Amino acid sequence: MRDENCGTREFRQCVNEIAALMAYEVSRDMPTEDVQVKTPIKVATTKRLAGKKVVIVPILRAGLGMVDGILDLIPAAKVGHVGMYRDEKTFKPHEYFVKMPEDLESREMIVVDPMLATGGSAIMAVDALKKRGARSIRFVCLVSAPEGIKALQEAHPDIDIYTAALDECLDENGYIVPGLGDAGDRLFGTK
Ligand SMILES: O=c1ccn([C@@H]2O[C@H](COP(=O)(O)O)[C@@H](O)[C@H]2O)c(=O)[nH]1
Ligand SMILES: O=P(O)(O)OP(=O)(O)O
Ligand SMILES: [Mg+2]
Repeated sequence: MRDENCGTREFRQCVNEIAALMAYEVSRDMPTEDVQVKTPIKVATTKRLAGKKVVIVPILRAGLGMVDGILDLIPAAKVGHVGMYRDEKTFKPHEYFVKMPEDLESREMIVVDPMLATGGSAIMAVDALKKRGARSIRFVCLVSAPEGIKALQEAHPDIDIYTAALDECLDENGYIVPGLGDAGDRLFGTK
């Protein structure tokens, strides 16, 4: 998917597949409860996720590409949305949309965005969730820059960050090097 010749369809599929694989790791320590299930043989005691439904929160647009992959593992999850675009000159994020389910304080939140560059978008998204009461938040990305990891850890030390790849640095345009370009444009075939 880093290959500049990877087309929209294949790129989308890769984003979803990696997100699905990461969902196992991300949900590994989520609280579970015992549940009794009658098998054809006997009653078995097994586990299921405890508490209210998990919320997946894609940062628009690029985060949308990861939602179906995570829903493969947690199909009953709710989906909240945070709309954000990055100013091309300052790299500062601008929030344009937030829509969340209720009772965030008692839910596990999984914020997703394929790219963690300066960290500005992730920090602002987590700010928006905390402002609405969220207490247990994980951040999941595919490609990250050391600058973004550091900034997000400093701003929100309580958040666990999951990344599939840690790249070298940012370039003068705020893109991750070597990265994969603009994930939103590659997912949706824009630009
Ligand atoms: O190489 C990149 C870098 C960034 N993006 C997009 O920007 C935001 C994240 O940038 P921050 O500087 O961390 O706020 C992310 O939502 C991507 O959509 C990118 O696509 N490619
Ligand atoms: O962060 P941006 O500006 O790249 O937004 P989008 O994900 O809509 O491309
Ligand atoms: Mg973009």
